[in-house]
Amino acid sequence: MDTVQERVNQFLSSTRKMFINGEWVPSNSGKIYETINPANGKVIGKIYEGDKTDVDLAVRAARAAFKGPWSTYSPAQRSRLLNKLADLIEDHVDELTYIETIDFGSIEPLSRHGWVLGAAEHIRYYAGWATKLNGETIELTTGGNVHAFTKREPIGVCGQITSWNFPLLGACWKLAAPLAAGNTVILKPSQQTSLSTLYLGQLIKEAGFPDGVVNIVTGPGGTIGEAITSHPDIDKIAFTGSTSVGKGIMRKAADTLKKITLELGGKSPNIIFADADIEKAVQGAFMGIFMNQGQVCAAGSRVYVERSIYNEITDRLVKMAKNMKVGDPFDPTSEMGPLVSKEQLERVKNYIEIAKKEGGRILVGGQSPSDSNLADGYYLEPTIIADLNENCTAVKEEIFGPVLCILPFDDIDEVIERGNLTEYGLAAGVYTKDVNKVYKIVNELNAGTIWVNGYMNSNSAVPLAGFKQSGVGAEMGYLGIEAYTKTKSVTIDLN
Ligand SMILES: NC(=O)C1=CN([C@@H]2O[C@H](COP(=O)(O)OP(=O)(O)OC[C@H]3O[C@@H](n4cnc5c(N)ncnc54)[C@H](O)[C@@H]3O)[C@@H](O)[C@H]2O)C=CC1
Ligand code: BAL
Repeated sequence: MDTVQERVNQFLSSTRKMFINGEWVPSNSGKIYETINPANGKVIGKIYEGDKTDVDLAVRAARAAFKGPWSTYSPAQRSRLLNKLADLIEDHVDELTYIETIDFGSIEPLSRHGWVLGAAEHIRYYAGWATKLNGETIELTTGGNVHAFTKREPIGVCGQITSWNFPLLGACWKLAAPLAAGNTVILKPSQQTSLSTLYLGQLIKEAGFPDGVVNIVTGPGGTIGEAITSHPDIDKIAFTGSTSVGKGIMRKAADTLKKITLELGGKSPNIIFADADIEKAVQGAFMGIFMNQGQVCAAGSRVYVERSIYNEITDRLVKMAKNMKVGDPFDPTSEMGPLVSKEQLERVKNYIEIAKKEGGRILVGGQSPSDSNLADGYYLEPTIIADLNENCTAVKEEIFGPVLCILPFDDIDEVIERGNLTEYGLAAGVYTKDVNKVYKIVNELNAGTIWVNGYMNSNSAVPLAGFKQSGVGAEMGYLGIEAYTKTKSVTIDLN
């Protein structure tokens, strides 16, 4: 029997093709790109790089499937296929975990439980919704023998663009809801972490989805992403990534008035009051930023601590950061792996340098670990910076790395005002035992998600919808599937 590593090596031994109309095909141009293991900088696989012509083929296949076979599938059949896909993800948990860990760099337990099994769970959640999408009957104000009702219909062909931070779960966020609602999909993974999405393509085929229902086109955002965004026969775009690219997508999508959902950046405040359960608050503040190397849109990257406990909380967080084991993501003792790429490591280090110039005091971290075994990887020590304020770059901008800015505050109105001093509005956290403070924070903080006494407590059933420049529309929950439907009103005159 082959080992997991041997099975994955077999998968990586050939240049990975794109998945279009149920077939594995090379790109029209024949161009290829490489993907790198961020733990050691070595090439782990080669992938065909598509262009606009490949997107055209994928859109044609998706349109044909939407009009043809897929439209004949009942909600229950769609639900069964999604559950079958979730079963297959669970059956292949070892391979997918391995791929996610070598291609992206999350520590193995997080890849397994958070990203792979979480992806299966997410698909099952939306498999349940497939059979529960109803319209409504409407009583007319005019009365009479006229019957009016609405029905929910799928939107059509959806262009789904994902980011590199937890790529498999990200892909399943972009697949499950549209498929449950009866749409077809062109999926474009980030070129930095395409492998797990391509492996997922094999499982989609094995599950028995009709050809063309899911298509995977690989390559850079500048070509594939642009081609998807401007394609006249794509009806909806969903995107996860940087706010700047999200704005460009919104502008482009306007040309054909595509429906859009955007899940963008964040600079989320995590607020700890002196009356909090300190143990819980410290854990939440720590994992809120250092989980996944801080490469999470909702990371709690600004921790505000009430002044009377500021020194205590800071000392505890610094101690935990000093003790955190940064290392090979496959080493079971590692608590944090490498950043996704050299470019990302440099970008994050640049933010740290700017923070120093702007008066920030590095309490811990700020550099790559000294361990020579890690020298070829893109590692960074967990970093905590004090003495900054909301005018400083590191407190304002999304760093997307393991960098925490810690700031003291004196009262609730002040912390709400400072928490809201950001162009983002994705998430926020609050730790307190006082329900009045909870309500005030919930009402006055301008963020789409607020976690109380437990940061990053995410669930497929709860909508994630960024306020301000953190997004448009929602993913997850009922809103996440409603976004993939359109409402048709029907009025029948029975007189
Ligand atoms: N908030 C979030 O969830 C994320 C934020 N980011 C932020 O963005 C920074 C840059 O990371 P990138 O991977 O370069 O993010 P990005 O926003 O450039 O890329 C995200 C996805 O969009 C695609 N894309 C890029 N340009 C496009 C275009 N013009 N049209 C359509 N699609 C396009 C990419 O290929 C990728 O699949 C990170 O350092 C981080 O700060 C990145 C990923 C996720
Ligand atoms: N696989 C993540 C790093 C890269 O290929 O750019």
